[in-house]
Amino acid sequence: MDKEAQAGVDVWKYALGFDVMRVVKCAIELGIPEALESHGKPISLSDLSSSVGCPEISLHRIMRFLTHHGIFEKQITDAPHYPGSVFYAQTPLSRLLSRDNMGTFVLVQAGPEFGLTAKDLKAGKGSGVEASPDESIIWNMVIDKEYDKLFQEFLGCHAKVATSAVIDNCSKIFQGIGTVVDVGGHEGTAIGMLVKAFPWIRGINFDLPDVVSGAPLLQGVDHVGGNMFESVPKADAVMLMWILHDWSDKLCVDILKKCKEAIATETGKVIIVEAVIDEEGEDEYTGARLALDMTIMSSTVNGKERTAKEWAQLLDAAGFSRYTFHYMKAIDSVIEAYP
Ligand SMILES: C[S@@+](CC[C@H](N)C(=O)[O-])C[C@H]1O[C@@H](n2cnc3c(N)ncnc32)[C@H](O)[C@@H]1O
Ligand SMILES: COc1ccc(-c2cc(=O)c3c(O)c(O)c(O)cc3o2)cc1
Repeated sequence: MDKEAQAGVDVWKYALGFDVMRVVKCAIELGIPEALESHGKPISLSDLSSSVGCPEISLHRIMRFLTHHGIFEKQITDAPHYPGSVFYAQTPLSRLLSRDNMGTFVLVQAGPEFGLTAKDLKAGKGSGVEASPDESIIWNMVIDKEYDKLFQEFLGCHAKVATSAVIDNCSKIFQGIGTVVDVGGHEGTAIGMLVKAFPWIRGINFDLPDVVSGAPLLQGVDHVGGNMFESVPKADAVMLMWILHDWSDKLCVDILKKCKEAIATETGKVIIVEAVIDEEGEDEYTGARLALDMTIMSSTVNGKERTAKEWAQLLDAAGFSRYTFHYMKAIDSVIEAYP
């Protein structure tokens, strides 16, 4: 196909691209992945309709669309009593889209309104220019209670997914560490998983007082409330997961300096879990990292995903003497930084 013809095909991905996400979101809200899973075998349209409470006529159109996109699988039975009957089945992808897996990512992304506008961009959003003097206002939109609840659920899911990748790929970095403080650890999901995987570690979950006051009790983890711009609890290692991408370079340096003060100069380290954008090469997660950068641009004042060079500049500015990048087959990488 020549370039003009290919463009004519590709433009539809952009012209109607949001619709794929809208329908996937609907399927997650309806609980279709869970309904298929609990049925245990391919399910007919009428059984699926009763299970999720959606009329057959619209569910048929939704499933036609989603099977076309490979989210679910359509099977036509040739059983004598049901010739030509259509049944629907899970795929590896639809299993990952259940609410207790990555489903809440989609719900949060699709969220009340996805608010990156030309007006915001023209006013300097995402450029690093101070769009607002107060960077503590992360959100540029009004958040209702229900959406806030969903966002908290999404953070818990993110912590599970990201920490599993760290445990599976980077266990070595936790050898011989006595205490780890997870700065901005939300309700402690990540540090709870690390303490379980590496039982020699004592964990500290550090977040804003309002956040830790609602956190569940976790074995081997102390919850500490505070403000990372003022001080960070002392530990052998400090972890920062999906924290620095929320803030400007200047405030990241402030946070990193506070983390450096919390560890021993000779033996301590800071463990950063974040995306590293590769502008030269690509791997299968490049698209996801760039999409995350767009999300962060739309939802923070001056946050961004950073390249390896930008990470190095931040760490140099905060006074770290050396750092090591660990790349994983995941959206995130791990950076170990030493005082
Ligand atoms: C994007 S969430 C990341 C949560 C978790 N680390 C993860 O990766 O899923 C950012 C966290 O930083 C916390 N946070 C924001 N400002 C903070 C501050 N000044 N001091 C401590 N924690 C803060 C928020 O409450 C929130 O839990
Ligand atoms: C309305 O639609 C949305 C708004 C914000 C987000 C969102 C996704 C994140 O991953 C994310 C994040 O990681 C983060 O650190 C943050 O401060 C905000 C944030 O917002 C998704 C959809």
